[in-house]
Amino acid sequence: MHSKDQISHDDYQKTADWLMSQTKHRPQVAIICGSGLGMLADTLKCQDSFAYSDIPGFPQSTVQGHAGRLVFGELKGKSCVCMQGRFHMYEGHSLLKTTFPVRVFKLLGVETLFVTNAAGSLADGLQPGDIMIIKDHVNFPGLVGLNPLCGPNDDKFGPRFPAMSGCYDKNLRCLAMEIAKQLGVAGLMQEGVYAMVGGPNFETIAEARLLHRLGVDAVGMSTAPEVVVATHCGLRVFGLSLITNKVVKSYEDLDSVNHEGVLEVGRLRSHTVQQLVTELIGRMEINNNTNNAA
Ligand SMILES: O=P(O)(O)O[C@@H]1C[C@H](O)[C@@H](CO)O1
Ligand code: HPA
Repeated sequence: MHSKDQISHDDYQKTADWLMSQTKHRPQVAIICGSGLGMLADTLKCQDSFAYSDIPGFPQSTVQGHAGRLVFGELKGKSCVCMQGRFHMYEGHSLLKTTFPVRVFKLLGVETLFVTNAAGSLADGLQPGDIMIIKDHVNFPGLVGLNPLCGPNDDKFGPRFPAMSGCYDKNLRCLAMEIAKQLGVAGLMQEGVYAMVGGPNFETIAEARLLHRLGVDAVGMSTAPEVVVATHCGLRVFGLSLITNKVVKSYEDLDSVNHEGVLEVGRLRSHTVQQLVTELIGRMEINNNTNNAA
């Protein structure tokens, strides 16, 4: 890692301080919206919103379906901040830049991070339109050293060698399933393993077969670095993948995936994802945040 890629604690703090000077909201929950899922922010009450281009230190969104707005507001009595648009490694951002908002959220006092994404299914039981509760992930870039935690460790955020077992909170996963039953959408939902690949191209058939053999249920191009950084600084994490396509695994299959199709499934399922997230945020317990990274 080059030193120019480093981000100091002060840099995160400056952005957090700027945001706190611009809004009275003090969020307990942060939500990162995946491709086509930006409408999650629309349900927030008493909104204050900021274009990423106006926030000091924030990277810019370059991908269609990622509006590039940070929205603060209330959801079911909880104070939230929502990223309408995330940053991906394939856009050319350093991994520290892609995860910059997560540490800012920690400094704002957030204690729980919701991550959502669009993903392709490798599992026979996951169809387009289904929603996978992320039980665990395989961080392929991370396995070869492309990890936002590489470089000098910032002890104020967390330890040099953080554990990642249990990084997707079990209680929240169980509560989400309970809520899905009550909403009558349990048939769309199951738990599974998400794998992050670098993108931006979708998988070759050989790559898809490899991922399938490795036990991956859904594949996408984000999320894992955010979750690694969140877990490092002690945030509780809940994750959802909206399955937008089946990954092509057969040379006889003439289907092929495209980003417009991914966004379209996002639009079709937006209401259900919104309901699930809203109910879960409403019903989950928030611990008193000691904000020990500040
Ligand atoms: O931000 P997410 O992970 O939801 O976006 C997925 C992966 C690519 O960015 C894009 C492909 O359509 O959607
Ligand atoms: N592969 C990788 N990323 C994705 C896919 C996919 O099939 N669908 C949505 N994001």
